[in-house]
Amino acid sequence: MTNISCALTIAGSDPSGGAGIQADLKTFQELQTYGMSVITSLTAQNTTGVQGVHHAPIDFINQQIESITNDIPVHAFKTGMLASVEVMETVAKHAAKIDAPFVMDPVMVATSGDPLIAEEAQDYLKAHLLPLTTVVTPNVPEAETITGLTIRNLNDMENAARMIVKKFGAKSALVKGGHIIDKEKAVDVFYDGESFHRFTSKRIYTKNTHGTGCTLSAAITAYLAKDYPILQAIEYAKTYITQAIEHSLDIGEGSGPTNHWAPRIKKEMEIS
Ligand SMILES: Nc1ncnc2c1ncn2[C@@H]1O[C@H](COP(=O)(O)OP(=O)(O)OP(=O)(O)O)[C@@H](O)[C@H]1O
Ligand SMILES: Cc1ncc(CO)c(N)n1
Repeated sequence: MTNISCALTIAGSDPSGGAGIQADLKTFQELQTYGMSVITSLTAQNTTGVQGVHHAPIDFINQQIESITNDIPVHAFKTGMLASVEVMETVAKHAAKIDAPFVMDPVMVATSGDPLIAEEAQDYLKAHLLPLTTVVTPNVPEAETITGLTIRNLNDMENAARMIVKKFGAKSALVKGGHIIDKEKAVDVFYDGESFHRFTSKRIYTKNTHGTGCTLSAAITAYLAKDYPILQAIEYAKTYITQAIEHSLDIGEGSGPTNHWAPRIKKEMEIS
């Protein structure tokens, strides 16, 4: 057997290529992991919003996961858009059996503000999925929905991260600060049940942030698949997303996508 690292995403498709499965596979590829994908929902969306959604039948989601796990090792996996309680039940059943780090991006609304999961699914996510996760990566509105707290600053983010671990049973939480308006910095807060860490980057002024959350969680998954410890995986993933936003692409009328080749080109330039 080769010692390639295999990473799996279980998420929705974004045909415009900026978020969802497409962002995850681009990230896995750039970070030299073997990327696999189970598609839970097809969306019709672009940089301006979500125009339509079509869900895969539950049995078929189950079959896709079985096809992969019966044949290929999974060294780390992530979830994105899980639109209903039924999809979550299927994922929870498999997640409990896969012996690998589980990164959950608790996708609830698109960057454009369009809802991506049923409201009752939020309760299921809290009760049954969070306890299975190695790390959960909510943005501020998602962390507010999960905890019921109002989040305005870094202290509030720490309280939310603590509650997600202590009350809801996630092994660790990374509350992302992309939505907290700080003129200079984009700070994400991490808590693992023992201590807090802050991951800080410069803030980039751009409207092109479609798929940033998907990309960050896919990069964390790739580094975990490669066996990096969690803090290192997040630090490297944060560098990746920052460069991908810094060179994001002005494609489409709305919020354009991140640039997945920018981090590699920067690295190549540093080496040469
Ligand atoms: N303008 C920015 N400049 C620098 N970093 C940013 C910016 N916006 C977001 N980030 C970073 O990008 C990562 C993703 O965070 P964000 O809060 O945007 O996720 P999200 O809302 O889940 O994304 P999505 O738009 O895909 O739903 C985090 O590390 C965050 O700090
Ligand atoms: C399919 C999909 N997953 C996640 C997001 C969140 O950015 C999105 N816009 N679309």
